[in-house]
Amino acid sequence: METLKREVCDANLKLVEYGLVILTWGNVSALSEDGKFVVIKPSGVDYSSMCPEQMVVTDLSGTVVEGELRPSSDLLTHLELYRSFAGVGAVVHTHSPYATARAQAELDLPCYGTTHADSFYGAIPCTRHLTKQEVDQAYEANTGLVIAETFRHRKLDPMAIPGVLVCKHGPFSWGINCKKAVENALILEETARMALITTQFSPQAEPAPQYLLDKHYFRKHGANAYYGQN
Ligand SMILES: O=C(CO)[C@@H](O)[C@H](O)COP(=O)(O)O
Repeated sequence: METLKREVCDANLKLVEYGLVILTWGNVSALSEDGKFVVIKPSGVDYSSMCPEQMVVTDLSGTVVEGELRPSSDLLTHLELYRSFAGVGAVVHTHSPYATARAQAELDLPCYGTTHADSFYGAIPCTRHLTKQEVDQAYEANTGLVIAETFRHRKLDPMAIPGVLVCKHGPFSWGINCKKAVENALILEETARMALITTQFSPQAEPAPQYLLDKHYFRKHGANAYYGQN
């Protein structure tokens, strides 16, 4: 578990390095190899003093089993994502400006080009509003349930589209491990920024055609991937 704490701590610090968070915003968690525990950033702790020993370990019900500090306020959202999306090994939440602004505008993030297609097999969905009752009752858990409902309702594969825009809140991303989850958070922010510039150049810009989406996504993912040196 010590190795995972170091990995999660380093991933949280990467959010700052990549300019995806300021102050104490955002959080990263990872699932233990046996799938029984989650290691997550402590709530409200300054990144400048963050260290692996501060990471909090909980079971899948959210009970703290290791650590002195309170876990991230988004813990229950992370837990719902692990429960709902098989294969997810790490979850990232940020308030990165372009993705958050798109979530606040209640807009999906269409795949306008190959930069997006390389990592996400289609548009990044924006969830519906949470109802007042969902916010008042179990806000963080319901945020996770609304994300899962969005993917189920729209028949999306969360491992092919490893990100979401939570309406009026911000982006959540995930992946098989911390490195991939943070990478997906960074790509989500960058493609959100590019999308805004694209539609400023051309308000009528269309999403990339399916054949281009297929070409770029599957050259990096799946059995016949041939990108890079892998
Ligand atoms: O979106 C939120 C709170 O709604 C979080 O990203 C906070 O901004 C960080 O919370 P902690 O992880 O420090 O509890």
